[in-house]
Amino acid sequence: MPHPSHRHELYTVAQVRALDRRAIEVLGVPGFELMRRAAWAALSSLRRHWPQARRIAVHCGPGNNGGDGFLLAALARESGLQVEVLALGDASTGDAVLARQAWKDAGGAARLWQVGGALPEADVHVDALYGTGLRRAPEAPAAALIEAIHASGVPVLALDVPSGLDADTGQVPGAAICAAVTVSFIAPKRGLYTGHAAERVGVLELDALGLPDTLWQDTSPDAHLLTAAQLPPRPRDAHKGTNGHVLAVGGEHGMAGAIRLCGEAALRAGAGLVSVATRAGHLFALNAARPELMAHGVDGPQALEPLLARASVLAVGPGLGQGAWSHALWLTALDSGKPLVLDADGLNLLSCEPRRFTQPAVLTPHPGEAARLLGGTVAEVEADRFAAARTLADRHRAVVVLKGAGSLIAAPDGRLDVCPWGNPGMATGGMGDLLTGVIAGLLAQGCDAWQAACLGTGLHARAGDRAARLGERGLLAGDLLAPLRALGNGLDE
Ligand SMILES: NC(=O)C1=CN([C@@H]2O[C@H](COP(=O)(O)OP(=O)(O)OC[C@H]3O[C@@H](n4cnc5c(N)ncnc54)[C@H](O)[C@@H]3O)[C@@H](O)[C@H]2O)[C@@H](O)CC1
Ligand SMILES: [K+]
Repeated sequence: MPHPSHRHELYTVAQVRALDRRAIEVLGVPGFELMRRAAWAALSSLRRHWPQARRIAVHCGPGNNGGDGFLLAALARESGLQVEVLALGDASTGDAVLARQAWKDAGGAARLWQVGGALPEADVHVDALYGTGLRRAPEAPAAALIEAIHASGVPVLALDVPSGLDADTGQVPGAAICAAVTVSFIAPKRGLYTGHAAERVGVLELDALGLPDTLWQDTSPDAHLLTAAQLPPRPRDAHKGTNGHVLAVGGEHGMAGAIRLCGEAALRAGAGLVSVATRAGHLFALNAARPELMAHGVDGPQALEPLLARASVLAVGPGLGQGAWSHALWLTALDSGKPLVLDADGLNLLSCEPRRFTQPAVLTPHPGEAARLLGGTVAEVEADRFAAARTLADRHRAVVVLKGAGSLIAAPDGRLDVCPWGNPGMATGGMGDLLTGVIAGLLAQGCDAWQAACLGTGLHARAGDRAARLGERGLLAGDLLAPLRALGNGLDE
């Protein structure tokens, strides 16, 4: 098990590799001993998840990840399992050579993988092809093996990292293993929690290989997993004036839904009052649907000014559009100096007129909006979500929530949290409008920008997970409103 105090700390691949070296050089634990511990941890995970398994196939790459595989094969065979090993070329490191020899000494044979060859019959495939040493797409023979494993339909236990997944960024530059279970060693690598990791990692187990706490003492984690957080309980003598006043600005012609969802979410997150500034044509529908929202038709900045004066926090962008009306409201809202959350067209307008915020600000881009803000492509954003989120936070002096599986929350000072919750049912219209409203509602109740962005992202994802119990595929943004209310003061563990 990982040491409890390090459970929520995430590291870059370079940091984990430095920790490996430190364990060997400073603590004096030989690399081969670490490999043996890794193999034990993997075997115990295999036994726990597949107690009925009788035959396993272990796929070993050329490096130390393959070494873990050879040692696991030897241990598994000793414990009575039928084991076949498929090797991808020769062992390339000293410890991997020793591990391969240990497997041979145990009477095992290693068949060399030939493209087009048959896979061994197995109840479980063990993926020991590549770990943290992979920095590019697997080459053709490895890619063919990964595809064959995938096509077999047999569940996969991945050692350390599903092969082909970049453990630093969560990206898959080419073929990649889809594991049912991944058992990862020494310290949590940040790329196992964001981007394409969700599709590849399966159940993630961590094992610190029995290394002591002193190993981590000089390494500050690159990021953290979002943890449970609570708002302070609401005082019994609270009145609506003590819980802030959100003004949601948006809803160009034909886009009333976005601003309504945003406003409702701010109410469900506990804002005392929520006003909406939108096109006059939407007022009837908004009032009928949600009378608690104070909807105002505004035809330009002058009509917005008095609403801005009464608001404590702004949510700018849902359904805002990018025309003259939209731009005039956007500019007036930003120049008011009020704390704000900026989303959707609010971000698209920002990409045309970049600024550094002087008021507390939260930006909530999806990768497309982040790419426009950075002047690059979605692929560039996704290639390193951590760097993209940090660059935006620094450039705009704002807290940035980079949405997508494993949403990242980055602060201008470099802090970065990763949201481990949420589900693919949430990849649907209106979810972003809801997130904007929740974060604005929390800002209105006194959270600072970082707290509001972290707690809001967590609440939104957890509400999505609760709502998905009734069905993931057909999940609607509006379905999250009731669970948001039920989550109340925050996230329990
Ligand atoms: N002493 C240590 O450092 C420990 C390492 N451990 C294991 O060792 C792994 C890291 O081992 P390595 O640094 O040897 O790296 P890997 O075993 O992850 O892979 C490196 C090998 O793969 C080749 N390679 C990389 N990318 C390729 C590509 N795209 N196509 C084809 N070949 C490619 C490299 O040339 C090298 O031979 C960890 O993930 C972990 O599983 C564990 O045994 C625990 C201790
Ligand atoms: K692997």
